[in-house]
Order: sequence, then C-alpha cells, then structure tokens
Amino acid sequence: MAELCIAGQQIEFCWPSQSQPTLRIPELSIRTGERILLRGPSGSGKSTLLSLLAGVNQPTSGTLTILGTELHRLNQRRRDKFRADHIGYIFQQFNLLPYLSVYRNVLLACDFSAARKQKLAAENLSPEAECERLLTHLNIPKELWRRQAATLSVGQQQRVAVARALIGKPELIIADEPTSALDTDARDNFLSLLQDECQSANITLVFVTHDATLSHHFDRTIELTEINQTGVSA
Ligand SMILES: Nc1ncnc2c1ncn2[C@@H]1O[C@H](COP(=O)(O)OP(=O)(O)OP(=O)(O)O)[C@@H](O)[C@H]1O
Repeated sequence: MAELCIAGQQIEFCWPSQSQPTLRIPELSIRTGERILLRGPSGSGKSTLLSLLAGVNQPTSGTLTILGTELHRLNQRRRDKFRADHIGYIFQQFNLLPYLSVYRNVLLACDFSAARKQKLAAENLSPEAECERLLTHLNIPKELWRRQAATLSVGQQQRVAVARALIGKPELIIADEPTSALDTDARDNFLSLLQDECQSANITLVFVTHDATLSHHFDRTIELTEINQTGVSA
C-alpha cells in the first residue's frame, strides 16, 4: 500500500467559542503524492480542516498524523519548524510581504528552513537558482523579480506565492482557494503549473475550492460534507 501523507482517525475539532464541533471526521487518508481537491460550501469547515493539517490548530480529540508525525505532540516551536520544513501553504490572500521584492519573498521560505536549503543542496541547487527556475516556470517575467510584490497583478502575486510555497520541495502543499480571483483561462493555467511542479517532486497537494469544475485537474475530490459528520453549519 502506498505511504500515507495524511492519516486521521476520529478527528474532532470545536472552536473554543462554539458549543458544537465544526468537524467530526471518522477517517481521513491521503497518500503521498496524491493531488486532492477539497470541496465544500461556505462555512462547512474547509479552512478549519486546513488549519489542523498545517498544525495551526490541534484536533480536540482523535489522531491526525502528517508525514508520520502527530503534530499535537510537538510543542509550538517544533510545530512551527515542522511547518516551515515540510509544508508549503498558499493562502487565499497570498500573504506576500508587500514591500519586499518578488525574489526575496520566494527566498524567505528557505531563510526559515535549513531543511529546505539542505534538500536543494543535495541536488546541487542554490536557493537562488531554484527561485529563478520556479519564477521562470511560473511565468513571472525577469524584469519583475526585483519589484516590490505589492506592485504585481493579482494573478502574478498568486504565482509568486506558489513559488514561495514550492521552493525547497516541501512534502505537502496546502492551498486555500488561491484561484478565486482568476478568470477561467488564468485559473486553468495556474493549476497546470502548480500540478506540474507537484508531480515532478512527488509533492502531496491539498487544494481547497468551492468550484466543482476544477475537479478534472486532481486525482481525487473529497467532499467535506460527505466525510464530516457534523453537517453544514452555514
Ligand atoms: N477563528 C474562529 N473562531 C471561531 N469560529 C470559527 C473560526 N473560524 C471559523 N469558525 C467557524 O467554523 C465554521 C467553519 O468555518 P471555515 O472558515 O472553516 O469554513 P470554510 O468552509 O472554509 O468557509 P469559506 O468557504 O466561506 O471560507 C464556521 O461556522 C465558522 O464560523
């Protein structure tokens, strides 16, 4: 059986301010290298589940293992390090540092992770060379690399955020609706580039969207309303 990147049993999560759990998921298995579309209506708990996968929040009960590690057993400092080393996160609003250059924004992910730098070094790559390869593959013209990130278009910022998530080949990429501001052509192009990079490095991808028309880009779609036994709350 293929190795699991994500394995969860009886995962339950309740926000401290809420009386009912947002998530109650009996079983969640995602194989290494699988590219998953996670879908569900607004308020169904997609971002909440991503926060558990990234170790930002911990399940209230049950077990959740990411790359063989139960993140809730780590202290905050080791969880942050685990995330920097092994997980690339693409946020809905990209979260680039607006006054830093495109180039520095991408390299930042390596500044925070010796493991990412080591992985590149093992392939005789410098972070700078990999940054340039990714920006080129993601169609960011060279004349933009020294510009402040905030001066780029939304679509360009989105691709810079992908380069930052991918640099140093983390094992897991989590993307929280990064395509919502794109038109259909730009979205398909963006997804193809992201998929290419994940496929070539055997990176597991968990990609959240409302949009069912994107499912053909992925190996498998998980409908949150089907696996979550609390039902939809919105
Ligand atoms: N920080 C928080 N504190 C308390 N409750 C929260 C918090 N974040 C989310 N929730 C609640 O958890 C439930 C699921 O929210 P979540 O953001 O995970 O849904 P979603 O599926 O990602 O929605 P959307 O598609 O609109 O982004 C909602 O009822 C929401 O009110």
